[in-house]
Amino acid sequence: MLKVSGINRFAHIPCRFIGTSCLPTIYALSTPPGQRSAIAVVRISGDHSKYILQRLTNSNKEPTPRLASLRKLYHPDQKENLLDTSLTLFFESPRTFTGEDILELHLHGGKAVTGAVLKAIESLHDLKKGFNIRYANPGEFSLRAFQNGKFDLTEIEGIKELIDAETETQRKSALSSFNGENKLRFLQWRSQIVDNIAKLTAIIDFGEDTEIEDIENIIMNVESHILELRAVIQQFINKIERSNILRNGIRIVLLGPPNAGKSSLINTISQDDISIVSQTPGTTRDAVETALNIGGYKIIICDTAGVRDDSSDVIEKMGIEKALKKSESCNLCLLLVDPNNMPLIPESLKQHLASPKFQNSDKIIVLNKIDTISTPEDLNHTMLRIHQEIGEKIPILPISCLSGEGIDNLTTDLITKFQLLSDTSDESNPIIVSERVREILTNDVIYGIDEFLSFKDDVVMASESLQHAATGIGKITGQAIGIEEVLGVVFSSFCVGK
Ligand SMILES: Nc1nc2c(ncn2[C@@H]2O[C@H](COP(=O)(O)OP(=O)(O)OP(=O)(O)O)[C@@H](O)[C@H]2O)c(=O)[nH]1
Repeated sequence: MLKVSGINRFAHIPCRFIGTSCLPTIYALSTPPGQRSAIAVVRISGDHSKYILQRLTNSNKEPTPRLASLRKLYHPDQKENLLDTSLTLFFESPRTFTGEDILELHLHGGKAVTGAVLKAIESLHDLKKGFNIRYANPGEFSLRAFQNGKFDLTEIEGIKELIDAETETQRKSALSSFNGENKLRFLQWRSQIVDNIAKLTAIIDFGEDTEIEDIENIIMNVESHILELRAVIQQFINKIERSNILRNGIRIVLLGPPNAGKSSLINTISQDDISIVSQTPGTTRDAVETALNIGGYKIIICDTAGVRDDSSDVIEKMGIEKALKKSESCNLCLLLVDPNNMPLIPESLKQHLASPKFQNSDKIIVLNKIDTISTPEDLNHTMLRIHQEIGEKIPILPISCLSGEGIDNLTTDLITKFQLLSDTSDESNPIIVSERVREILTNDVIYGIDEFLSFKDDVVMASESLQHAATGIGKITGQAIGIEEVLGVVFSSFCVGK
């Protein structure tokens, strides 16, 4: 028979639901500061939001929640001092972003208007009268939302990713965190681990009354569940690592002899004059990085010094060395070839292509200036010569930066490559999570599971290792886990008292 002292031992009270009503009312300019703009939004959250509205509008009228209203705003102590005419929106707690009363003031943009309104709100701070009002700290609105149980940490981090998203793929992946897809996933994993801890706890507490064979079966069963879960979590971590490329940008290096058209290619792809194009060979002498958006992917493209064998210029030589080095650590190298050169590829570049350091890089040969090739036969012949010179079959894409021929094909091929590199070619969205989450998954969750697998003959240690993994997931979402919860699961899902 299970002996526990009082059912409320199992009550699970998430520690974050402590409420924020005792905290100061906070306010902040939620649109970029110091800029001229059509509108600027000041957001206020806390118990005194309604008071602030009433004081600024010089009226005791109760605001209708969620109804936009055009109001004149005055300085609270200088009734004639009109500050602005503003759209005001009041949201009543708890159905708000922070869970507190929220007031939004949609002001006319510009330093003077926002400055005057912020000063007026500041003047309402009066501790003696019980009005604790202050400017918000960075992220404090989201912190309040978390403290009031509106979002878990993964959703909060999703909001940050969403705001930081620069491209379409980053936006989509941030949305999957923000929408709670990751939260659901983590909660499922955690509950699976807790279920299995519960089974082990039952053996620890009631093993003496249980047949050895039954105990062995339970342990085997737990082990097989945890092994399956480990594979799923590892797959998720692998996907995060591939998706990380979306946040940091896919690194492309352009390599090739001087005058092959590297700078022209950047300008053609970006449809902008980013790089200097000139007939003078050796115009680009250093590695120059530019961020681009190609097909919704963030790309960091690096224009490099043209590689030639006979350079005697020290600076140029340094530039060439840097170019070759850069190409070793990129995600994709585009090797530009000018069909009018003889040989097509300089000796030093051929050696670089064959070097072991460069073997793992993804490469495409871009045969530029095909407008200078007269017939399809000559084009085929040039492509054959390239493969003969380098001795391996790297894919070749013929283009002309001048006429635009082949650029669409190149772009399509690049996007397919980006999908593969970032693992976004399947139906599921990429996964962008914070570094914090990635670290906890590896250092706590996978670590705890591996410890469990190594201790499986020692039920107590095995159970503690799983507890470590579950606590790790609790850290990710911001939820605490206690032994009460484990006992709660034992109590509710096991008929231990037989
Ligand atoms: N006919 C033709 N000329 C091109 C094409 N692309 C580039 N050029 C010309 O080739 C010359 C060199 O182009 P760049 O883009 O500066 O070449 P680069 O590889 O960046 O040169 P470096 O900076 O010297 O390494 C310029 O005069 C371009 O106008 C093309 O597709 N066809």
